[in-house]
Amino acid sequence: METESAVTHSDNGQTQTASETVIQTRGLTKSFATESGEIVAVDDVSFAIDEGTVVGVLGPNGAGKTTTIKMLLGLVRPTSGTASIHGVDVDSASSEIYDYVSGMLEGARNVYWRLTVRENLRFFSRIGNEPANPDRIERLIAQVGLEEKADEPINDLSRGMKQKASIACTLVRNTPTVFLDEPTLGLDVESSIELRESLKDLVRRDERTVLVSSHDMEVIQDLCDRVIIMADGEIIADDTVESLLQSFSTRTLRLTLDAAPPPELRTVLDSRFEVRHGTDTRNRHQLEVVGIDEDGFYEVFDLIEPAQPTLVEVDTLTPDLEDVFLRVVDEGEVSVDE
Ligand SMILES: Nc1ncnc2c1ncn2[C@@H]1O[C@H](COP(=O)(O)OP(=O)(O)OP(=O)(O)O)[C@@H](O)[C@H]1O
Repeated sequence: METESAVTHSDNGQTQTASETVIQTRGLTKSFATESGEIVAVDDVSFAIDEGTVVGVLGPNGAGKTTTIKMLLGLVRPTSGTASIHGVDVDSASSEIYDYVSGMLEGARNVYWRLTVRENLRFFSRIGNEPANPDRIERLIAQVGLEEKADEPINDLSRGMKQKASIACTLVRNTPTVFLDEPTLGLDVESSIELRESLKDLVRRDERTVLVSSHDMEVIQDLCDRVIIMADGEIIADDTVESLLQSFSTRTLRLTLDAAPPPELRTVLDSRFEVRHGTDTRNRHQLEVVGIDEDGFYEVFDLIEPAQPTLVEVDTLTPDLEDVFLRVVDEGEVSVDE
């Protein structure tokens, strides 16, 4: 099977295979003809995902996440562009890719609700070329914490348990590549945290290549090495979680003053910087200076120092992935590496 790989040479002259690309899209595009006209659900999307990485796809409703995953699974045909998995072109050989890939679509839609958890796992483990592995089935049931429910029909389980069963069914074949579309969809906070923990464990254990779409930032932040952010069918940011967070972390400075700044100072600050004004719980004035660099940092202090009131606290706000996501989507801000 042909796969793409980057070949590097080490100091001792030996050839080493670096990260191997297992998921690749090039100009992937999907339009739907609807009564209200043509919708471009996915617009010229290109990315490459290396073996063993866990990549999150984030985006607001209608961004094109599910359609992208469906094209990668061969369930929707692209209007143009290509998608390949382990070197196999998905559109021309969609059944062939199921040897390498398993997927969970939008919540727990893939499982059979009249069958029990164990029956579902047996069923899914027989898809593809590998025989069912009873030990693996029992281990997965334990890992998702469904031992006591293993012989109950899926229909009788809570929503969180259905999702867990669905994830176990997706992982039971031990395929090298896994797609998870909204694995925590509709769960309450507690079940979502629990499922996130199981997922982290399951995903990292076998070093699989995973593409996971979710509205749940914490799922993405916890699980993923890299994030692709989509909006209106296009990729608007593509970077590691770490550098996305880092690039925003020094940008907002919060200054707490013991009283409101005089109007002249406020005018200068507002004209030089993007400043949000507010008060804290003790009714002290707070300035949040957004998008500040090191020079700006000193300039703010120089402006405030000679003026009344006194600066009582300085914090650098550390954003989480949700803050990054909101800014990237709101402002169409592209990855800082670009
Ligand atoms: N079968 C279809 N026919 C017509 N339009 C469709 C179809 N499937 C998706 N769309 C449209 O394509 C766009 C992208 O939808 P998609 O489901 O891929 O987005 P998403 O990012 O997964 O959204 P969500 O987070 O709400 O699930 C939306 O405008 C959607 O209405």
